[in-house]
Amino acid sequence: MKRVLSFLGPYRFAVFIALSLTLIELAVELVQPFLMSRIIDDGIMQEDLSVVMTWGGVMVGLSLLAFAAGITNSFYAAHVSQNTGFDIRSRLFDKVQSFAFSNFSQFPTSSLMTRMTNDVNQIQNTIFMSLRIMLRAPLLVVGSVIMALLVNAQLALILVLTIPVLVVFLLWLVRKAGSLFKAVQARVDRVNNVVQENLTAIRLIKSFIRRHHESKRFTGASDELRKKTVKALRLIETTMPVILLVMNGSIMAVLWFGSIGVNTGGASVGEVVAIVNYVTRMTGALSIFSMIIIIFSRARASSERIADVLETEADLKDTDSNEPAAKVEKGAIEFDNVSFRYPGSSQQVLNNLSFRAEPGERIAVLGATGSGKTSMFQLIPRLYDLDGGAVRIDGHDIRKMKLNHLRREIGYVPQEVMLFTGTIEENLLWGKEDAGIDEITKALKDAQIHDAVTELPNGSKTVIGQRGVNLSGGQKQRISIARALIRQPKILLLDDSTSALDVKTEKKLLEALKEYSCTTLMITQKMSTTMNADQILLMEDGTITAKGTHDELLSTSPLYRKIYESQFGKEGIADVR
Ligand SMILES: Nc1ncnc2c1ncn2[C@@H]1O[C@H](COP(=O)(O)OP(=O)(O)OP(=O)(O)O)[C@@H](O)[C@H]1O
Repeated sequence: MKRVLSFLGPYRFAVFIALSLTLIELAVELVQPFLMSRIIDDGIMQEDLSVVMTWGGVMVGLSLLAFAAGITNSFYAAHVSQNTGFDIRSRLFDKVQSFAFSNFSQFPTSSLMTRMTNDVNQIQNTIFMSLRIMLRAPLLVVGSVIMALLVNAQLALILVLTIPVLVVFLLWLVRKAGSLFKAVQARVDRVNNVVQENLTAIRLIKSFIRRHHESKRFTGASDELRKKTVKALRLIETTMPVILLVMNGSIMAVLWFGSIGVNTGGASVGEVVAIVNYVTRMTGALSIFSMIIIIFSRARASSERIADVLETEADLKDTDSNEPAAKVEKGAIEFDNVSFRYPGSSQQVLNNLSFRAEPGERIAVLGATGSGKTSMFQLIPRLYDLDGGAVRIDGHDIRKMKLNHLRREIGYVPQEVMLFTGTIEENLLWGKEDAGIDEITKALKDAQIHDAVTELPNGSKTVIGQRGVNLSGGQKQRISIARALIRQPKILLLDDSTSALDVKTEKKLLEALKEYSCTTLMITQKMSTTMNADQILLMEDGTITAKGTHDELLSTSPLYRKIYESQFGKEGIADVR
């Protein structure tokens, strides 16, 4: 809670004003029963109308003051709660951006989404309520006891005895409800996870006719959430009856001892009415507690979940060194005895992998599924750190290069195309913010997608849906390539990015790439692509089993020859190049 409360720091002044206004409202509320006792004892009982008018006028004036204070307090409470929520969300977002991939296995996407939305909302509501009523309720209870003691100390003793019992009960409730609401938030995560997966894979679900199965999965998660929430609310619901029982018992006791007091001269009617009034107000304040406990318990659970994210250190650290020489200059890549396993996994994905790519060279990477091709690619922009060996670019170990310097010079086209909601142009600008229209057109042309884009209703201004739902697989791949090319990268990584292209289009694309003179690594399954590469790396089980040109591998690698024959037949094709 402390970590999250520290976000209130910049709004100290507004918090101070809001709380001061609460105190005004509270003071008015506390003084009303006292004024009423004066009206009864000095006005009504003495049949003095001027006293009734005077104190009545004061009561109306104070009510107007409390009204104005309440409105202004709401204004400040909204300002502080919304701004704090905004700050927490921004900080969470920045933190998540700094995470390494291993951090994401600690916090699943759906959980991060819940934390950034639902959990932050809980905190916002709690801050708003705190500034509006949360403080007022306990202060009203304490203030009522003090005022009651001032009005008639003997009768007020009844309250002095009952209040601590209720306070202990409420504190126990807060503790218990906290853990229950943490479980509720975890179930919200689960529901979000099912919804997220479902919406992402909606086409697959429809084509596999898995709607019923998915509905069951969602209902299961939603039912779990319902059960946990009901369990938490049931506990909270015990508050009201307990408070009402104890407080109504107190009123009975005040009336009982009050009537004895009035007969023996130990209390006046006005004093008894005033104390009953204070007890009624306290009952109201304590009833609000049941609501406050729900909000506060949820906020405690949410703030722990938010703090968990904020206090997590990113597993992959940028270098402290600011050595200007450690930059990508020409794009020579060297893998020196690289070993790698994914964080948290025992499986060695890459074993003693070594190769060199000279600046401007085109390297084709070929290998069975799961042989480690994508893993090897991900090490170049340092998306993961290695277990052994080194990856060097232009002779510099990438761990000694600033991540921004390194990644700025790399055009990465991942296997799974990811486009953002927005226009095609915006998707390209995502690759280079300040690119002009000429650069956009050139990138689209080189990626062999320009003609298709101009045929769209609004050309490059056509809005593409989430993840590019309104484009074909090949179109998405080419826009994704254009987004990498627009950066004019020194290193281009194409992870099976031409799989949906026909041989002719792919040939044109590879021709256009020559102009970029960047070092290009291409994962591919197509022989037509490998044939023209300067070097081919053949991967098996996380290691390079053969490397060389097409002709060299045809004569030295039985596996390469087998792949070749599987695509072109035993006789091969004389020249598809
Ligand atoms: N995030 C991950 N965490 C743990 N293991 C992983 C992760 N990603 C991949 N692996 C494992 O690493 C191995 C190599 O995977 P990789 O994706 O590099 O293979 P690939 O050669 O690119 O396969 P494909 O051609 O199917 O894309 C596989 O055994 C896979 O199970």
